[in-house]
Amino acid sequence: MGSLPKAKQLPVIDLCLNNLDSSSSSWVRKCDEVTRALEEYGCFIAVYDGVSQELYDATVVASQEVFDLPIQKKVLNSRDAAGHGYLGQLPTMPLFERLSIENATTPQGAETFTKLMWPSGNPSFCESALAFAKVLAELEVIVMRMVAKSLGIEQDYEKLQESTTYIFKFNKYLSPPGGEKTVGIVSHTDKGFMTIIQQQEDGKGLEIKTKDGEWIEVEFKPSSFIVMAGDVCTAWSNGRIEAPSHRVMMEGHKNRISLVTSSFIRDQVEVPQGLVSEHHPLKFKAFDHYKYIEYHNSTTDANRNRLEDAIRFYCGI
Ligand SMILES: O=C(O)CCC(=O)C(=O)O
Ligand SMILES: [Fe+2]
Repeated sequence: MGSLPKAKQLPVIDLCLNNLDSSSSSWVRKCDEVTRALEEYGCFIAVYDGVSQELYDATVVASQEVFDLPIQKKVLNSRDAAGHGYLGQLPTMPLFERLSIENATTPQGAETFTKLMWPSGNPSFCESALAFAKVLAELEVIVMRMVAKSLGIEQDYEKLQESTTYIFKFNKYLSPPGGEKTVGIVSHTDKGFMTIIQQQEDGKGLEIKTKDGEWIEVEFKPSSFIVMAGDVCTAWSNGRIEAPSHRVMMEGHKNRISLVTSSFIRDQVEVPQGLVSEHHPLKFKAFDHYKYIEYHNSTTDANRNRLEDAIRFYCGI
């Protein structure tokens, strides 16, 4: 009896801090491996040890606390500059709920959100959300420095990094009625620069579409992180790194919580000169990230087709 072809797996790359010696002879190879994974899949699984057990435990408590808040409080998490805020009870995604913290890697960002939800204070929530968002943001910087090294655009990335701000999202997906496979979050590409995803328990849920149109289920542990390109990375990399379509499919009888950072660029986004040549002509005009978000959010039924490849519609050449 023939067996089904084995589904593809996302590349898994060890980025544990002890193995990240940029003076080692294998460093360039490691940078190339990260870059190739992003070029091929738009994402990969990073094994990373930047989160201590204590911080992990604290974020489990923090996410329980935030999702246990009454709905009247949650809705105070209004839309921020990048269009994020409370989401829940959506007819198209009834299992899904999200709260998000703007400027999440700064004490002010974490404090503003905490005060809004708990006017009399919740220091442990504030501390753990801030610390966790910082670790995820650090992982993004490690990865993008490796990509920049591999592509020879280190200075360009440092400049971009200086104008980066992070959003930290708490995503919750209820188990579906009857445990039947049901959509948790519909297929999309992220509108940020990069996204880092952690899930609180081992298991599946996240699915990624490969370049040949095949959906692959991603199974990963809380000690691993999905590093994923968003639309803005597609443009910045002059199309070398494509933001992958992804979705969450829920099955079985357990809820799922994911903690996610997304980065946003405050200054103009411009393709580095080093990525433009005769063989790689410029594919994207310089643009403003927040105007791109506005453009994306102003979709109506009449112009819905542009969402298919919004970044190329917006600033493609
Ligand atoms: O929960 C996940 O694994 C994915 C979440 C996601 O796609 C998002 O927040 O944009
Ligand atoms: Fe996403």
